[in-house]
Amino acid sequence: MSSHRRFTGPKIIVASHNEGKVREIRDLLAPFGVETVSAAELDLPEPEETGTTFRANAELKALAAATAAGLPALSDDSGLAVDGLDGAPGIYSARWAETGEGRDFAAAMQRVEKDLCAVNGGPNGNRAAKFVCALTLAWPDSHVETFQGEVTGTLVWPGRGTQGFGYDPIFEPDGHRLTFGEMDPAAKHAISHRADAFAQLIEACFGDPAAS
Ligand SMILES: O=P(O)(O)OP(=O)(O)OP(=O)(O)OC[C@H]1O[C@@H](n2cnc3c(O)ncnc32)[C@H](O)[C@@H]1O
Ligand SMILES: [Mg+2]
Repeated sequence: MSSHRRFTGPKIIVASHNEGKVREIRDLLAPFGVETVSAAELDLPEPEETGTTFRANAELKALAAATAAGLPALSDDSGLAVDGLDGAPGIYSARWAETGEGRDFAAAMQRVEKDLCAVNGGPNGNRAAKFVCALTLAWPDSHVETFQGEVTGTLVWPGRGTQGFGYDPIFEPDGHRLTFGEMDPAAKHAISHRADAFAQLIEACFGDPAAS
C-alpha cells in the first residue's frame, strides 16, 4: 500500500501566477480529466516566497491556495541551477528577472551569462546547469505531498527559440541539440524537470489505488 494521500477530485487549483507554467501544468494534467482553476483566475494573493528551498516554497504556495479556497491545490516552485554559479539563480530565478515593473528574462539570461563568463574566464568552460521543479499537492486540512524533478543540460549563448517561457532559450537539455525554447511543448514535456516531478506525483496520488 502506498502511504501517499490520493487525489479524489474533481477540481484542483493550479497555485501559480505564471501563465507559462499554468499552461504546462494543464497540459500535463489533461490525460487525467481533472478540472483546473488557476490561482490568478480565483484572484488569490501571491504568497511571499520566504522558503530557502524549492520544497519549502512549493509547500507554502500550495498551502496558501488550498486553505484560502478550500480545495486541493497544486503548486510548482522551480528554477535554473547553474553548476559554475554554485546553483544560482536557483530559488531566486524569478527574482533575477524582477525589474520593479514586471519581469525581464532577457536581462536575467544576460546576467547568468555574464556571471558564468566571469567565473569561467570567458565563454567556454563548465556550462552545465539543471532545471529543478518541486511540485506540491496540498489539501485544505494542510496535508501535503511533494515531489522533486530535474533535467540536466548545458547553457548556450545567445539563446535560441521562442517557445516555452523564462530561461528556456538558453537551456539545451543533455542528449538534445535543441534548446527548450526551440522544442515543441510535447518534446519539452517528454523530458522536463516539471514532467519528471509530475510523473512521481501521478504515480503516488493519481494512480489506480488497486495497483499500489
Ligand atoms: O511562483 P509562481 O506563481 O508559480 O510563478 P513564478 O514564475 O514566480 O515561479 P517560481 O517562483 O517557481 O520561479 C521559477 C522561475 O524559474 C523559471 N523557470 C521555471 N521553470 C522553467 C521552465 O520550464 N523553463 C524556463 N524557465 C523556468 C521561471 O521563469 C521563473 O522565473
Ligand atoms: Mg514565484
